[in-house]
Amino acid sequence: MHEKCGVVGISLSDRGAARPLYYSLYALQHRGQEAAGIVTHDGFQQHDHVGTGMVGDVFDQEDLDQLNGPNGIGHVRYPTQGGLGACCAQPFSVSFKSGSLGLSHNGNLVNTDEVRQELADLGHAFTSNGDTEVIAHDLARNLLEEDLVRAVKSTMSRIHGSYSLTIMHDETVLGVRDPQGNRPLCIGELEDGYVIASESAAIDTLDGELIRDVKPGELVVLKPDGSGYDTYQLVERENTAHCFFEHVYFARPDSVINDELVYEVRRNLGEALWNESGVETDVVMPVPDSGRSFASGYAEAAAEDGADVEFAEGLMKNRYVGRTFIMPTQDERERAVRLKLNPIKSTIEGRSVTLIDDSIVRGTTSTQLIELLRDAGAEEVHVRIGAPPIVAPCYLGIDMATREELIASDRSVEDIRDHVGADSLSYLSIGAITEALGKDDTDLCLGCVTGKYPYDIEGEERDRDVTRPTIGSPASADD
Ligand SMILES: O=P(O)(O)OC[C@H]1O[C@H](OP(=O)(O)OP(=O)(O)O)[C@H](O)[C@@H]1O
Ligand SMILES: NC(=O)CC[C@H](N)C(=O)O
Repeated sequence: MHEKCGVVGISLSDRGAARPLYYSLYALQHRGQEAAGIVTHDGFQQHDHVGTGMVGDVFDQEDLDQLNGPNGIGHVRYPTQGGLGACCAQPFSVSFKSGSLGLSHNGNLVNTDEVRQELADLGHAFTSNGDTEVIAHDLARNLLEEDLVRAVKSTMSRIHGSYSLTIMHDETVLGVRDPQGNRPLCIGELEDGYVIASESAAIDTLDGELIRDVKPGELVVLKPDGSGYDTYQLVERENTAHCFFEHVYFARPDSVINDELVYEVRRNLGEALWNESGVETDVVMPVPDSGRSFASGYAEAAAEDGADVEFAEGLMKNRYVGRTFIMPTQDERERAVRLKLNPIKSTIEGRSVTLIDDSIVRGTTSTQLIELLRDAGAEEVHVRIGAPPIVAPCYLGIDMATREELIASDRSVEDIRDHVGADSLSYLSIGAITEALGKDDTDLCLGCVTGKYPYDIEGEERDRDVTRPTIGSPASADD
């Protein structure tokens, strides 16, 4: 499981925000399973409850009962900076002279150390080495001298990297998306209020209506009485850097991002995969869960072309096993794949199989599954992948940390085929991705498949003219 984080913020007219926040965190659970938390404000004071584990483990009835107030924010976390455990569970809270602040972050800053050092020199004390704490302290400092909108703008002019944030300042809930819109964030309307969330599936869960995506560089301020919201375009950039992997893997298929249903995007990618490298076998089967929409698009396109292929489920997933990706050792990761997926022999035995998945990262899943399918009697196993080879790390919030871990960083496709033991292996082209997303490559972050990034990252090449802010003294919001 590759994870990141999920954020949410809610303002309601006349009921507590805790339960709707709890439900929406459940809807975003796939984005982070390491920790969860909620912060609310009742008009007088802030209440918070954060802990490690899945949403269902972190909150009980009593916890939700004490989270009073119609305004609040929530978070599900997979750590990228600042360590594991309760220390760094979010929303991250700070109280300061002019009020209280809670902050939920999805993304990853690439200039954390510079900003932290400067704040430390100014007297701020930090409890972790994470990026979220740095954003919270910077904002709290700006709020001592500036109004809310200018304070957010000042912080945005100093931090560099990816961030979709929900923020609770006293009783006001805000949403902010980084100027290049790397991570998703959207606004929705409820019967009695408004919600800001990483994915629209969270809005659906609350019976709300998606209004639109928060624009890159935009600040959304919800009215604390749930009656509406104001928006401020704080930073404008010519190009965006949406993470293509959100559409390919992370987001739920039932979420809408950039006005497109993720399920349909994945089916289109499956169709493109058939057009680019289709192979006629007895059966086409997905690697569940994320391979499913690709496989259905692929099989439908194959059928339209008159290919005689059957679409079938050949691997059953044990829904109680997750997170193969963060098992500490390779041995444990391999065991977990076997625990997670079990073959249905009758659809496999004596047949040629095309196995469809969204991605190969370390290669653990494909290697294990091909062996499993051969043990179950598959005569041939062809692998088709709905993304290009992942050749470089993600610095913007995904747990694909080093080149050494990535099977494609120093191997050709033929070497990978040999390594995973497939009869044939093809990946989707970058062109098919940009086409399916309806974007130029200058509007996407393709860093993990090109090795060139739309952010200024130390030691890496850039794919555009972008520089990190020079940190020296707190910037002014006037510029
Ligand atoms: O090459 P690897 O390092 O093994 O990683 C790639 C695998 O990880 C993901 O699956 P995940 O375990 O998240 O299951 P899901 O598709 O059900 O989310 C992805 O869909 C691949 O199957
Ligand atoms: N996965 C994420 O989006 C992580 C958010 C933040 N960088 C943290 O480590 O907590």
